[in-house]
Amino acid sequence: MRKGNEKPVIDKALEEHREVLSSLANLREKIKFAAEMIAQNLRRGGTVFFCGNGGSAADAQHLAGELVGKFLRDRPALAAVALNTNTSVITAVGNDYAFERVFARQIEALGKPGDCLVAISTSGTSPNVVEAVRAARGRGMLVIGMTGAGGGRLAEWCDICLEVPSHSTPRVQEMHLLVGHIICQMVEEALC
Ligand SMILES: O=C(CO)[C@@H](O)[C@H](O)[C@H](O)[C@H](O)COP(=O)(O)O
Ligand SMILES: [Zn+2]
Repeated sequence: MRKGNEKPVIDKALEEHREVLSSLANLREKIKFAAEMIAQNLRRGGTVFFCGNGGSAADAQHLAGELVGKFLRDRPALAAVALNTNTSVITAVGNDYAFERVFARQIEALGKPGDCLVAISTSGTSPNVVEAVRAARGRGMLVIGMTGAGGGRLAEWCDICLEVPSHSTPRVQEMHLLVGHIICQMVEEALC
């Protein structure tokens, strides 16, 4: 690595991160609404499903873990499932049907009216995430999208779309985790 290149990359990333972070307060009302909706669904016995690809798959399983385990408080377990964690299901459905179906098929198997899907995609256009959202809507589930600027195709299908105003995948992912943590804290406080 050339030393001369190191600083601009770091500085640029930090600057972009700060810039996107400072605009996140504009999502305050939508975040609050999403947390209230999730808390209401869980209170009524629903399950929160999460899905995403790559870094968003990591976010999905991270956030499901916060709800099943605990975020900050010791309290009863909350019903949450990340749809990107079962490799046997994903490889079987991907191989026998299509990769676009890997999350939708699980929604068809497990989703019920009154459940919630949190669909995470920085572009908002990943076909397997879009298919999951369509399947969830078809089953009367509440759908919350977490996307980048514009919301892509997810924006058309979600009940609430939390759009981070950036086209940079890593910067959007960094904000998704922050927004997800805020939602987990609000849900935990509302229910316990
Ligand atoms: O983590 C990163 C990039 O920061 C990648 O793994 C990234 O998540 C993948 O390219 C995903 O396939 C992107 O999908 P999406 O966010 O557009 O739905
Ligand atoms: Zn990443």
